[in-house]
Amino acid sequence: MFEKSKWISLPRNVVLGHDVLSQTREVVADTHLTGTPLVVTSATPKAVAADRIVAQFEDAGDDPALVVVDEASFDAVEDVLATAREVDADFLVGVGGGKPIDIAKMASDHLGSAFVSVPTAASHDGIVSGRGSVPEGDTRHSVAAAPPVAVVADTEIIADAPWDLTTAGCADIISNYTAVKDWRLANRLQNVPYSEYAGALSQMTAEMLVDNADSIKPELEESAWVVVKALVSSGVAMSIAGSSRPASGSEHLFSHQLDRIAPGKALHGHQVGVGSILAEYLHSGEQGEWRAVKQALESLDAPTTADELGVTEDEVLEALTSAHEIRDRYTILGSGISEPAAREVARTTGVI
Ligand SMILES: NC(=O)C1=CN([C@@H]2O[C@H](COP(=O)(O)OP(=O)(O)OC[C@H]3O[C@@H](n4cnc5c(N)ncnc54)[C@H](OP(=O)(O)O)[C@@H]3O)[C@@H](O)[C@H]2O)C=CC1
Ligand SMILES: O=C(CO)COP(=O)(O)O
Ligand SMILES: [Zn+2]
Repeated sequence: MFEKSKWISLPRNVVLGHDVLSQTREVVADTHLTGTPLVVTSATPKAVAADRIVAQFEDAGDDPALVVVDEASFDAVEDVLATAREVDADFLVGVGGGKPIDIAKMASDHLGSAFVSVPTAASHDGIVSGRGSVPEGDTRHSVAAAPPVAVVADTEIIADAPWDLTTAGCADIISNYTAVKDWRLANRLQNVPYSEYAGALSQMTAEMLVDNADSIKPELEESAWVVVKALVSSGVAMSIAGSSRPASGSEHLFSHQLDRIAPGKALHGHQVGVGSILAEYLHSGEQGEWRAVKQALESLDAPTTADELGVTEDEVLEALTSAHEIRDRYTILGSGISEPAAREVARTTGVI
């Protein structure tokens, strides 16, 4: 008898476009959410969007609360949980970049309440994913969490955000190429379950973004549209897989280590982009596709070198040689690469 089963959770409403932020209350009502909203945000997104969302809920006669977070950590999740209990929140609204959205996602999962995702930048593909990413000590957790019931992505706000944030989102998508290669490898060598649908969706998302690279330009609202659609699509791939595997492989392990070794130097998306150049080289060698990945990143104004990331040669080498230790996730890094091998890949690809 066939007993396999799978539960895929996806958002009910994905609302994308010009000035859709002003429809946030309406989108929430359409999902039949009622009661007290708790808006979870960080400093800049508060000024750019969250204060306006709070005002909308107030005008509608709801009794909204707001909490500001500044890092992706379990402590921040605990702080949000404490506020949610204090104000008796019925649902959470995450407003900002990847950090506040991840925290809101994980806190709402703990509370068993719904969560609405309002990205203010196209900087990461966690907008709709059913995962949270949290560093803790020597490791980095990929935490299962319910995906948002609704997404409100205002392309006017996103296009107004610094261009660097958009190029980071593009690089997070381009990293899907190596993430899928690592996932297939782990399937072949370690019998890690692989989803053809999630893998194909993730890879196709990267291909479409690269094919449209010419149309992605600063301050163009159409560009925000193209990038956010790709980020949503990549998040859906993670939700189908029930894991971040379609969008996170060795290039992400490298970035997570860089976060520990050289904290706060570069954006997540930019780090995983450079990690992808290195990972492509490791997968297919000198004649492989690393040049195409590097070219795609360059054409999107994303960093391709240690210098452009603002990190040193030694930090790159340390991150690359220790990346396999950060998480139990089989990738092309296997049980680790030696310092001379890391130096060779980083030099040949021009990363250092
Ligand atoms: N769960 C998942 O599946 C995924 C999770 N992630 C996680 O997301 C995080 C990376 O996302 P990222 O967005 O780079 O991180 P942040 O949330 O830290 O945002 C990056 C920066 O952008 C600023 N910002 C956001 N919106 C605007 C705006 N409209 N105008 C000006 N500045 C703005 C933030 O301001 P401020 O400093 O005020 O917050 C912050 O300084 C990482 O923690 C990563 O692990 C990434 C991909 C997938
Ligand atoms: O950043 C991610 C996908 O882009 C997912 O993060 P993890 O590597 O923590 O799973
Ligand atoms: Zn990522």
